[in-house]
Formats: sequence, structure tokens, C-alpha cells
Amino acid sequence: MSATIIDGKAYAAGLRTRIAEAVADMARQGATPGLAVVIVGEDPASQIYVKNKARQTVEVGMRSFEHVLPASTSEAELLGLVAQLNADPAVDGILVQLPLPKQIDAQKVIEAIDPAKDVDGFHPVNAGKLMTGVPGFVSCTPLGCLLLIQSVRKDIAGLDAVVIGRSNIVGKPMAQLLIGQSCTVTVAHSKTRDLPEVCRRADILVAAVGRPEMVRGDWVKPGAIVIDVGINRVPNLAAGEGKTRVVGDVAYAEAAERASAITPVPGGVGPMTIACLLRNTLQAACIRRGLPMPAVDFAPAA
Ligand SMILES: NC(=O)C1=CN([C@@H]2O[C@H](COP(=O)(O)OP(=O)(O)OC[C@H]3O[C@@H](n4cnc5c(N)ncnc54)[C@H](OP(=O)(O)O)[C@@H]3O)[C@@H](O)[C@H]2O)C=CC1
Ligand SMILES: Nc1nc(=O)c2c([nH]1)NC[C@@H]1CN(c3ccc(C(=O)N[C@@H](CCC(=O)O)C(=O)O)cc3)C=[N+]21
Ligand SMILES: [Mg+2]
Repeated sequence: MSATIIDGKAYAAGLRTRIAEAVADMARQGATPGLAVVIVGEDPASQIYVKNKARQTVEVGMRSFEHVLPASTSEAELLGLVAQLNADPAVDGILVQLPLPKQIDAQKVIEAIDPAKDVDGFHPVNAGKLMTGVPGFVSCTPLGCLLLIQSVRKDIAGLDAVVIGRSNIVGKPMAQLLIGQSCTVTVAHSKTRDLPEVCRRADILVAAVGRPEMVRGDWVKPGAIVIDVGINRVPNLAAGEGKTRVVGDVAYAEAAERASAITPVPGGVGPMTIACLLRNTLQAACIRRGLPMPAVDFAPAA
């Protein structure tokens, strides 16, 4: 059996086209959504994301405000900038890039962001809304994963879903979204006993671990939908000394032999994260201006 490759790059491009149309409509009414991104220090893993994001924000017609602060920035300085962005009417969405340097308490910064501008969905108010089924901002990566799952299968109610990883930004909100779709959800983590056996029960397997190619082909239930969130930079021996390439948390070629559908890395979840960030920024801009949120999501597959 040969798996359907879920083309997140193409899906995200389509989503951005619809977002751009909605932004153009808003602009005709004199409103332009704005997204502020704050980067502290130079975490290499964060840089591709930030570069792609700034370009795509401008491409859909939004304003992009970038604040690049030195790694030595104090918590008080960062909190000061967040307060300024909260108060700025041109800023609809605020994203503070994680991880933050050690001297800064990330939780304190997340809680300082106005929940109405929290387009990452990391503020406890938005995390709590997701948990209790109230509309709010949903964390971009899990939202992107759900859209990709629904692009290959509309009705996932009753399916067994296994999420590997329990971080606040990926694993936990992913589990909440799948519960919301009436899946039977298992959340696995570093203390899980017999992870391969747990994974073999999954009709939907989401890997958000940060370990290159940890999920092997024989962990995949035949016919499963496999979503690979991992972004791992590993040495690219074929390309020569010092060269790297990006791989996921899933051994792709092996898993593709058993899965019915699978996301590649790159070109799977990553581009969806950015598209969903822009979608959330559009949502924030509409709510803050009292405008209806245009329908930008694609209908799920049959
Ligand atoms: N494509 C995208 O848009 C995005 C990709 N990412 C990528 O996704 C991955 C996960 O990110 P994030 O959630 O922030 O990572 P975290 O490091 O915050 O969480 C990793 C999770 O994996 C679990 N884990 C670690 N080792 C094992 C193991 N051997 N077996 C089972 N579980 C294990 C941890 O368990 P425990 O809790 O017990 O420590 C933890 O819950 C990373 O590769 C990251 O780069 C992240 C965000 C966006
Ligand atoms: N506040 C905050 N919000 C985040 O959403 C957030 C964050 N901090 N910190 C870092 C992680 C990571 N992340 C990625 C997003 C897109 C790609 C992406 O576009 N990936 C492409 C390119 C990958 C490559 O070529 O290296 C792809 O997978 O095809 C990757 C990683 C968002 N994160
Ligand atoms: Mg983390």
C-alpha cells in the first residue's frame, strides 16, 4: 500500500490565498491587520520560522512589526515591550518567539500578552477556552495538524488518536482538539511504557517529540493517518562537512509503507503553522474591529 502524501505546503498556500482576499476586503474598509513578532536572542531553530513568517505576513497584505532584541534583554524590558504592543491599536496579534533566554520567565511573558491579541493561543485564557470548548485562539501548530487530518478524512469521530508529546504549545492543545472531534485520545510522553505498542493502536498518530525519526514504520497501524510535527536539524552527510538537513520525528519512508496518509518534513505541518498564525491574526483583527470573520478554511475531505 502506498500512502497519500499530505501536501501541507500546498494546503497552506491555498489558505494564505483566501486570507489575502479577506485582508484585501478589510483594506477596502480602511482596516489592515497587523502582526507583531518579538524575537529575543538568536535561537537557530527559530530563525527559519521567523524569516518565512515575516515574508508571508506581508504577502497576504498584513502589516508586520518585527522586534529583534539582544539575548541579554531583561524580563522587565520584554514585559515593557509587550505592554506597548498591547496598547498599540495597529497591532492585532502578538507573537513572542519561544524559547526565550534563561533570565526571562516565559510563562510570565505569555501571561502579559492581551488574550485578545494572543494569536499563538498560549495564554491561559485561550488554553482554558480550548479545554472548555469556548471559541478563542487555538495554538497554530495543532490547528494546522487538525486541518491536514481533515483534508484526508472528514469524520474522525470514534477513531483512536495517539499524540506523542505533552507540551503546552503542541501536544496538549492537539489532544484537546482531537477530543473536540470525538476521537479517543491517548497522550504519550517520555514516561510512557511501551510506546511502540501504544502507537500501534492509533488510527491517527501525531508525533510532536523533537527526536529525529524516532517513530519507526512498525509502530504505525496499517491504514493510519500519520502527522509529523518534528523539526529536527541533523547532519547531511551526503552534502558534505557541516551541512544539515531537516527531518521529522517519524522515519518517513518506513511509515509511508503502512500509513494511509502521511505528512512530509519539510512541507507538511511547518507551513500550516504559519498559515494558521495569519488566520488567527485575521480573526483577531476582525474581532477587535467588530467585523465578521470571513470563511477561509477549506471544507474537509469527503
Ligand atoms: N512544525 C511546526 O510548526 C512546529 C514544530 N515543532 C517541533 O515539534 C517537536 C516538539 O516540539 P515541542 O512540543 O515544543 O517540544 P517539547 O520539548 O516541549 O516537548 C516534547 C515532548 O516529547 C516528549 N518526549 C521526549 N522524548 C520522548 C521519548 N523518547 N518518548 C516519548 N516522548 C518523548 C516529552 O515528554 P516529557 O513531557 O515527559 O518530557 C515532551 O512531552 C520539536 O521537534 C519541535 O521543533 C514545534 C512547534 C511547531
Ligand atoms: N511563540 C512561538 N510560536 C510558534 O509557533 C513557534 C515558536 N514560538 N517557536 C518555534 C516553533 C517552531 N515553529 C515552526 C514554524 C514553522 C516552520 C516551518 O515553516 N517549517 C518549514 C521549513 C522547515 C525547514 O526547511 O527548515 C517546513 O516544515 O516545511 C517550522 C517551525 C513555530 N514555533
Ligand atoms: Mg518547548
